[in-house]
Amino acid sequence: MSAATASVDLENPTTLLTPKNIFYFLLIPALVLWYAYWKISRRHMVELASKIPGPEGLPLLGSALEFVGTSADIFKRMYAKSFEYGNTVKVWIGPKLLIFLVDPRDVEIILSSHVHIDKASEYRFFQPWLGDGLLISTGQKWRAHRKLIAPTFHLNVLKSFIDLFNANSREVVQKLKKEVGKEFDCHDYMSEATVEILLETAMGVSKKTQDQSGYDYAMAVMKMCDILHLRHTKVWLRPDFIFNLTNYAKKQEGLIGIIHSLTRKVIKRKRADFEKGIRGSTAEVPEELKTKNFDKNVSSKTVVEGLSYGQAAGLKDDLDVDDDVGEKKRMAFLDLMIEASQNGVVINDEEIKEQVDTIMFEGHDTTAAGSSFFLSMMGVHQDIQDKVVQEIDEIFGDSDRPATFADTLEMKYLERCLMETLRMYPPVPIIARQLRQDVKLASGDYTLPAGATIVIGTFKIHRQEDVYPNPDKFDPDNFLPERSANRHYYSFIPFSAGPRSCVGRKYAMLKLKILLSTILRNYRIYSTVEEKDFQLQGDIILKRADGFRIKLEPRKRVLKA
Ligand code: HEM
Repeated sequence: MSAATASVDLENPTTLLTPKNIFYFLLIPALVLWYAYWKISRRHMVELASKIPGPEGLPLLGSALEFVGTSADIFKRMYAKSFEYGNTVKVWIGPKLLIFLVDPRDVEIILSSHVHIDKASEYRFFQPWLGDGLLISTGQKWRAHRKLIAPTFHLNVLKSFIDLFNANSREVVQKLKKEVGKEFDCHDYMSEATVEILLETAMGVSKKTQDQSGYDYAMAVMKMCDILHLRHTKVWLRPDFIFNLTNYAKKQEGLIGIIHSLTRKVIKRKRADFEKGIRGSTAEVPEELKTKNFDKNVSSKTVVEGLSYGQAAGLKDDLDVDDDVGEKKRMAFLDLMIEASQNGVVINDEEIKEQVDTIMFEGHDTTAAGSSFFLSMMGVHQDIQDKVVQEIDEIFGDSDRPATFADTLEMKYLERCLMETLRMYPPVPIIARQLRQDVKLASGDYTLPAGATIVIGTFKIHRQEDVYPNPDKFDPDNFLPERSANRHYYSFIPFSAGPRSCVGRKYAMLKLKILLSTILRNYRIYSTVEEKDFQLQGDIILKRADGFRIKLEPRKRVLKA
């Protein structure tokens, strides 16, 4: 445009009213109005937040820069910072308000509530993978599906998995043979084993039909978690329109392809079995591993030394229904999903896929981390390993027989070690909820404002000095009945608690006891890394950034394949 034309345009006001100019004339007041509305709508939240201690951060950015670096760095920094303020800390990340809670009385208010059940918005990054499965869904859909799924992890169903837990644990022992004498990362083995066990138990399909896909699946899940973690910590990767332009989005698509191809295959196979009238798992167990040949004394006991499957016996949830009453026939997870979908009312095909993806993820990565930390702890604390081994030897003597349900109730010291592992290294180090209404805290004169994201810091709760004297010391005696008797129930929550507690809690505890005792019946574990040198990485799942490095030596003999 020439200078002459421009001056003519300015002299003629009607030429200013081009559609483009009108758009900008309207946009500016609209933005101003929107900003004013946004400020006013947040006034209540900002006001209540200002009364809660915590860093003020930079204008606009808040404390976003604290989340720069590797995940091991961020985890270390955040944990160190958590000591600078009290038990309730607010942090602004840009316009987002996070409030960290560690006082068990406050945690109880949130977790025991049937109202504060909405997951934080960060869980939406799971959506392309887990859809609207149990972990992230909310409201009526979550309630209906939870009611359907929780009974499929009832103790009566779990007892029917024991033979498969034994058979798979022995396979792990065989696979580990090739690592004897070398330092190696046990996490890959634990991860592959947990995927295979889930396929054969909750999904009821034989892994023999699954070729390489169990291992590929486990590796794809791990890489997916890395991408999701990046989106949690790198603010600029949060908006979908930016993320979708990056290479991570392409990588994510490929990984989800691998993951969904396994879940689709599993559902297809199960549906085919269902149509042929086949119910229950199709995985076979050799006769010598069938516990009915050994378990003469089938116990219905559920509480051992004040503990009930990973939590204080006093902390009841929907998994504890009818535990010790009768032997009502219940169905395993995928059998029940397929049956319930027959009329399409309770659950449809897409929803089954979302639930299968959810159970496969939640059931596998958490348990793989828990078992890998346990083995690391045994390697580091040789004296404690001696005691676990002594208990196991007292139970099994020289016999090769499989572990029965009754045996798992005798593994009291092993259970304490497992609980202590979950205390110091909770596989899910934080839980986050979105508040829809204000909540008054019990620990102090603070009110959590609606709109805030509440972060329950399990890792930090488990290391409170006033609850666990010497909290950084691995001490299984923390779970002696006399020590835990007076402890607040919500001061130990590796499986969360309340209506949205982990549905796989009992499954995980039973499986871990059989898997870990089988490994310890066969191998002595060593660690060349001291506990103080573990580099913790607090991703979605807590891991060791330095790898779960251990060394094995055969104990008396390695079991025959
Ligand atoms: C050591 C092993 C495990 C640990 C430490 C663990 C921990 C947890 C935690 C802390 C939550 C709450 C997460 C949140 O609110 O963000 C959770 C939820 C869940 N877990 Fe686990 N879990 C374990 C094993 C399992 C297993 C074996 C399964 C299934 C076979 C499972 C299935 C689920 C499901 C479906 C949910 C969502 C429940 C709901 O929101 O209603 N978990 N788990």
